[in-house]
Amino acid sequence: MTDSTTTDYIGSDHFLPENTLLLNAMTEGVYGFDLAGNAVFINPAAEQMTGWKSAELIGRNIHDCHHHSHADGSHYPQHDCPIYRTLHDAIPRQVTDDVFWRKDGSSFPVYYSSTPVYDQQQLVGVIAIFRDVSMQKHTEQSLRQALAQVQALSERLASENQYLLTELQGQQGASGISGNSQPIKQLIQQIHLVANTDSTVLICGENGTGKELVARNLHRLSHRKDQPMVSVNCAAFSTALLESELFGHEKGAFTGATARRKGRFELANNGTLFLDEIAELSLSAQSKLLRVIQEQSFERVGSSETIKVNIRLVAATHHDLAARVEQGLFRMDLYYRLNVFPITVPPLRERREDIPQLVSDLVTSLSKKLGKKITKVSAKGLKNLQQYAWPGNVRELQNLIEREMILSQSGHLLFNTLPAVVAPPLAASTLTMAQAEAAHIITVLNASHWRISGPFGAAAMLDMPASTLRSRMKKLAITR
Ligand SMILES: Nc1ncnc2c1ncn2[C@@H]1O[C@H](COP(=O)(O)OP(=O)(O)OP(=O)(O)O)[C@@H](O)[C@H]1O
Repeated sequence: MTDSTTTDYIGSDHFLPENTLLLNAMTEGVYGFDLAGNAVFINPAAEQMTGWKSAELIGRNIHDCHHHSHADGSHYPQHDCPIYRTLHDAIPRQVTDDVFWRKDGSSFPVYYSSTPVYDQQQLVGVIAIFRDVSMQKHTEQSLRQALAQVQALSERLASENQYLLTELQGQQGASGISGNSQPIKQLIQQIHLVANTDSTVLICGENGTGKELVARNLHRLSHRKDQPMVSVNCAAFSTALLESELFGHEKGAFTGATARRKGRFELANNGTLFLDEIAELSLSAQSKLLRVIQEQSFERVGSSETIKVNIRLVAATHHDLAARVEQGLFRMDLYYRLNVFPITVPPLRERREDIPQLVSDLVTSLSKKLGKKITKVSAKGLKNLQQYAWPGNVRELQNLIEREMILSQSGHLLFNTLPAVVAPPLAASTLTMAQAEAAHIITVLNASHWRISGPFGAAAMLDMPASTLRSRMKKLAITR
């Protein structure tokens, strides 16, 4: 290093002579330029940072030495150089994203300023003060990487947390399968038979019969019980969204994909994936699902990287899937892959003898939720419940009990206001889908005295928003 006390860094008849000691003591590099752009002063810190000795540069145009190209290697013409621009317009400048080049050909990132120097109000040159910011840049880079890791981690935790919460809520809600009828005994036997295998299970049954409850029990009784059970309602997403929901996506895979996201197949790894409303899958999603089932691998949307997973698949539908295969709406090969072990959950009207126990169990769990004590259910009320057709199955029963409990002042449940309709089971096989849907909606509308919204309305009974029910009624031309 140059000895600042012995070296004369100043061209004899230039500016700055009085401040040499101060400038030499600075830890920032300092260059002085005359109006022609030639170096007139270089302090020891600058020498140390660039490797250029003062004696080699004084009197020379040093843009070509320390500033000859940009960091990306592109040419850096002198007229673009902020220091030289200051020489011409006397405007001070600060630069935070540039590099200086060392004598050995290497470069380092700098922050620098170029400031005009006046002698008796006459512009005589420019002083450039620069700092090697390699350390700061390195720290910034590490911080950026750490931040990206934290973001990825927090994103992962957020999505995993969401599934864990769903899982927890599901476990709290799954108080077991109530009932002692022959169909329920058979159902429980089937669950026990297949739960601890990795076989795919297809659960069929009308809405509200307890298909999801069966799926939760399959998971709970399996060796995967300590891993997540991840549920997807295939009817809740558009085709494009469903694929990214199932398989995940890379950042930028489509508009709005601002970050990489894991799909539910990945989140369910080593656990159970429950695909509810499987009949609603588009044909394209069906093909992809078939491949995952066959190979237990898939790619995220927008990625070519193959991800291997180990999942147990449970699917459910309230449709007749075989009929949908015949109609060309569902792939036959996928149907057979899913239908390895079919379980049919019986409708409530086919097991009316379970109603007393269901009422008792549902009252017990709802008492906790509503903070209400029920001491008696009238025998007449129970009989009414057993005579009703239950188009909405156990869910409808649950909703009815909840309403009755909210209304009850005495702690007794009378079920006198039960819909008078004692509908015969719908012969669904002779109806089209639209007819069956219309018939079901009309049954529930009758039961709710054609009230649509509110706690006693048909929408609540059908477990759907009132606006959705109104638009379905319009579509199906249902009027009173
Ligand atoms: N046998 C049963 N014992 C106790 N509760 C039941 C039984 N069957 C269903 N339930 C309850 O009824 C409600 C509806 O059940 P679930 O959501 O499993 O039906 P689902 O067939 O999956 O309905 P959907 O086809 O509309 O998705 C849930 O709260 C569930 O806990």
